[in-house]
Amino acid sequence: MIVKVDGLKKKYKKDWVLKGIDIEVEEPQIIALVGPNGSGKTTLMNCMTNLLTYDQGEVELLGQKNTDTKIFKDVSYLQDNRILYGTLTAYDHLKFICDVQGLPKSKIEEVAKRVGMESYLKKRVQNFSLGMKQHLLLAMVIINDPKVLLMDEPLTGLDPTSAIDMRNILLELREEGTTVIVSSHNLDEIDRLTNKIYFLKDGALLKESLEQFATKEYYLTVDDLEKAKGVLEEAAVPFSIYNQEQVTFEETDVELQTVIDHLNKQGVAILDIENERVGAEKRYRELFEGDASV
Ligand SMILES: Nc1ncnc2c1ncn2[C@@H]1O[C@H](COP(=O)(O)OP(=O)(O)OP(=O)(O)O)[C@@H](O)[C@H]1O
Repeated sequence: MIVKVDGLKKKYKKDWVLKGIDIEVEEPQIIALVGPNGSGKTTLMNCMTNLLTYDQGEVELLGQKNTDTKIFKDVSYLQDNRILYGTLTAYDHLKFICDVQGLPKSKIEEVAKRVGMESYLKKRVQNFSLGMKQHLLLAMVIINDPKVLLMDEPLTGLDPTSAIDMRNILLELREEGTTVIVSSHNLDEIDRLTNKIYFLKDGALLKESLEQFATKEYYLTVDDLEKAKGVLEEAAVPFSIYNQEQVTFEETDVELQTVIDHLNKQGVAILDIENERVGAEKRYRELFEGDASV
């Protein structure tokens, strides 16, 4: 098992902020952690990497308990940029990791090139923009070719080009067999990275995570929209109308063929059928609608 989180609970003083988290990852993949501010994403990653103690439960990474520091040769964690030292250069940060982990210095130039930060490798971090710091953080976590990579808000401060580069690097890492667990509020970017999403709400993973998310949504153009509405209402088919033009429904709610049969039987002609994957933003709105923090 690459990642196993079993019944993880964490409280600050009397407040439970993680209320029994279970995660199992068996195959290398990208998993997104999505939830409103304060839902517990950072706390979860800090507990998983054993930076924070927790009250109950167990975490195994690459088959070993997360208390075994040896695993961190193969497990990296991208945190926020407060871990950087302003008076040191990017090179110094990367050299430090090479020294601690016994990696050859040639890795520094290699990773700087991969991340696109060769031009400021020897500059002090205190003069870096937010995006430059983010590039350095990325370089620091991939220099050891990790098998598991946790990333807390890696897109912060990245311009569109850098965000695309970041995405491509993550997709390459997945191809190379790295499991990436990434938290982000950028749902468009999440959609481009993965359809495996854990939704976190008030310290608990929602059961809607993962399976139901990987569904398709159909959009049917018909010759008589009013008649189609009547037919589907009559047949108790769950559907809605998109843009006052199309009948739309999710494949988990009703099969396409069932809808076609109902409409055809009543003489409604179907002119076009489109489908698309249900996006993270739509699912997020459904799950968190009414929450003050959305
Ligand atoms: N050191 C701390 N002491 C007390 N409470 C804390 C501490 N750190 C976090 N919390 C609380 O734990 C809960 C989860 O916070 P956490 O930072 O994990 O959420 P998050 O999902 O990462 O939020 P965001 O999207 O804003 O980064 C929040 O209610 C927060 O106020």
